[in-house]
Amino acid sequence: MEAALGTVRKQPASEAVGRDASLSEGKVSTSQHDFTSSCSPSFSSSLGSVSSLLSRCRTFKVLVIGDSGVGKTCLTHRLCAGEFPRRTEATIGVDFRERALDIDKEKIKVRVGPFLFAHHLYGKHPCDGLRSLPLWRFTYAALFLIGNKSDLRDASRADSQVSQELAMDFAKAHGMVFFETSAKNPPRKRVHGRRGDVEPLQQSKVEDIVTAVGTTLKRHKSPLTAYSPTYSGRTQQPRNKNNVLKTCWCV
Ligand SMILES: Nc1nc2c(ncn2[C@@H]2O[C@H](COP(=O)(O)OP(=O)(O)OP(=O)(O)O)[C@@H](O)[C@H]2O)c(=O)[nH]1
Repeated sequence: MEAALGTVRKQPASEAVGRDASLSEGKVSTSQHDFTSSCSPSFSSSLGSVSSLLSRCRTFKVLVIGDSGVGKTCLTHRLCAGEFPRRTEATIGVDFRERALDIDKEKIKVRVGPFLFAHHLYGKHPCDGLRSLPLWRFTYAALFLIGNKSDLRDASRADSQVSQELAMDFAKAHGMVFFETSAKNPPRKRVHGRRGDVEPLQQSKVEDIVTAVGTTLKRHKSPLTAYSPTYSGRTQQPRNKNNVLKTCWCV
């Protein structure tokens, strides 16, 4: 279920494709009420409140930040529900989804939402999207850089794409953990480039990203906010009729 926090929600996708077989419905919490009630045993009221304190799940907010069209909403769907939405609409405000995780025997909840960069931050070159990301790092504690749309990677268009090398350097410089994946067609297992490739192509399963985010968050004693910025390797090109970006690779 989506929880909109004082914002206009996107219309939920009517259909979804490519659902992760590994993600059971039960892993996605349907609402805070459902989730906490399943955690709290029914003791007497005083014992019950102590018990519910002990068993209360910590909830962490994860903001997925990036330029318009980089795939924040699709990535959020994929991370939380294991599916790629067939139809999305432009993000207005923040549209949260929840997912329950079991990390080293502790249950935590991550509340993930796409968040749009302000338009005036956009530039014309794909790398401009990267330049605006550091503005956010002062507000949040755990940082992940996710290169999305790896399925559109095209060696013949290298000049309009953000190279993995650049992305990794950027992530390192700003203390971020870097992943590359595709919300639409994520690799089933971690993919390594062949020896002799121009760049060391590596793609991660979405579940690896979820686990890494959950593990990082769990280490923190008190809830904090993490964000997973996406960055755009696309040029300012119009979408085609099917609302799919034609030529760009977006990471
Ligand atoms: N090929 C491919 N297309 C993708 C992928 N992720 C998203 N898309 C497409 O990219 C377009 C934009 O996706 P959204 O998730 O709506 O992007 P957004 O960043 O939320 O966009 P705004 O709401 O405008 O901020 C849609 O047409 C998606 O189908 C991906 O991994 N691969």
